[in-house]
Amino acid sequence: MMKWAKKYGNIFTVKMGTTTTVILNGYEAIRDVFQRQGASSSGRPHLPAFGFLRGKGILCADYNKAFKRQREFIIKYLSKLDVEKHIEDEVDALMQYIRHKNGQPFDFNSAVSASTSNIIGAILFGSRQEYDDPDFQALINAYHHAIKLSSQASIQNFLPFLWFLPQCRKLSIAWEAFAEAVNRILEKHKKGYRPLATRGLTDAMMHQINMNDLNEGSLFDFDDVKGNCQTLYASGSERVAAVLTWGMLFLLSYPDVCNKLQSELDEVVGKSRRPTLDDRPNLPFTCATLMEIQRCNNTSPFSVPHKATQDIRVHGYLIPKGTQLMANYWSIFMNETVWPNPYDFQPMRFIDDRGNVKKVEGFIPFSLGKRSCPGESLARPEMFLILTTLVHAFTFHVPDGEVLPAPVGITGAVYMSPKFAVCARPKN
Ligand code: HEM
Repeated sequence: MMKWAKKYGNIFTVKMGTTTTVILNGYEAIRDVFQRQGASSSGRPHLPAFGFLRGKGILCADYNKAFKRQREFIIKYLSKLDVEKHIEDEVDALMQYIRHKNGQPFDFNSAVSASTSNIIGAILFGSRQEYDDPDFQALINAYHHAIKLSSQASIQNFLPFLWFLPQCRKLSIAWEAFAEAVNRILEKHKKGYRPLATRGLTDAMMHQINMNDLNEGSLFDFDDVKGNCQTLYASGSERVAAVLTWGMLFLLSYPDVCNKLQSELDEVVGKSRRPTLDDRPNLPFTCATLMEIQRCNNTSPFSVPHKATQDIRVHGYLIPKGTQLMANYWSIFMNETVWPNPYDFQPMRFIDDRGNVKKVEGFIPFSLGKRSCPGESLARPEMFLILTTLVHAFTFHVPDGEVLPAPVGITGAVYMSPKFAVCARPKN
């Protein structure tokens, strides 16, 4: 796609199977379509890869009143939440898990993704799940299995008939198993529902349905709640875990960056307490490192496909109503004019001459416009608190006799880092 952008310009059309898609490259094209013409570019085409959602919830919703209501509701709920408390509880459990490893190797991605799954799980259902709860285990296993198989899947959004091939059916079965596992937890949860108590976002959405029924008629129903639980669980757990796993791979590969990060944390936070969100303004190098981790291995190289709900005129082109649109975020983060030597990991790119974090307009890992990530207000503190707490408390190293894999990821629903094990020693 990057080569095509050089050859054909920042807006070009690709015919993939039976689908015609306009690919947007570079910050200006993505901003001018997704943000400046957001009301015309935020529809959602039918996506076979998300068949398990049965067209329900915000991910599948076209750009309409029900979508806007659900998005607004989720964003408002997350913004009012004490996310720091939710995250801290889970980070405690993660620290304990790592301490119990006693210096023995463990799979960093699995450990972190159990935590991020539990954070979003607790937000949805009001309490964390025990790691040995069979329903929770089934959920995590089904989810990981589906993500693993999804590297073969994106093409099937464009060639729907491939769903009948055996490997594609396997993926479909894996997502169905994941959806079933979420539904089992949801059905159990629903039995304890009380109209006057809010145990989590799921209850809040159910209150909303009841209130709408009384007033103006529901814009969304219980199947949307199901779809949203599946979507939020899936987006909320693995994306953050993927960024943090890439982060650990980079810190192990660039020990000088890791040492500088630890020194800044030691100096600002000290040894008697843990990092908190309030420390962020005093930790410019740490914040820059997190930004560089996201730039260097953007876990969402492409947007979820959008659909033009009106004709769109942009940069001299006419994109007809109904056309599928996709943003190529990779084209922003690997643009060598903006980021010289873009494949090098250099947190100092995000630090200005006065030592402060640089504001870079085109740095949009959560996208922009009406379909930008609704989980941003959770993802940012999660990444900050998990990474800083771990690096502040432990020294990580590669197990003896092992070498780190090259930073080449696996493209699927999320751009995942290659697998690697780490050992951790308490720092103090
Ligand atoms: C580092 C973590 C994350 C990154 C980098 C990220 C990035 C993104 C991006 C790029 C999109 C696509 C925007 C588009 O198509 O225009 C997206 C969509 C979405 N994200 Fe995130 N995300 C992250 C974490 C989360 C979390 C924690 C949640 C849930 C709490 C979440 C929920 C969603 C949902 C529901 C959508 C679909 C929105 C829609 O269809 O309108 N994400 N995210």
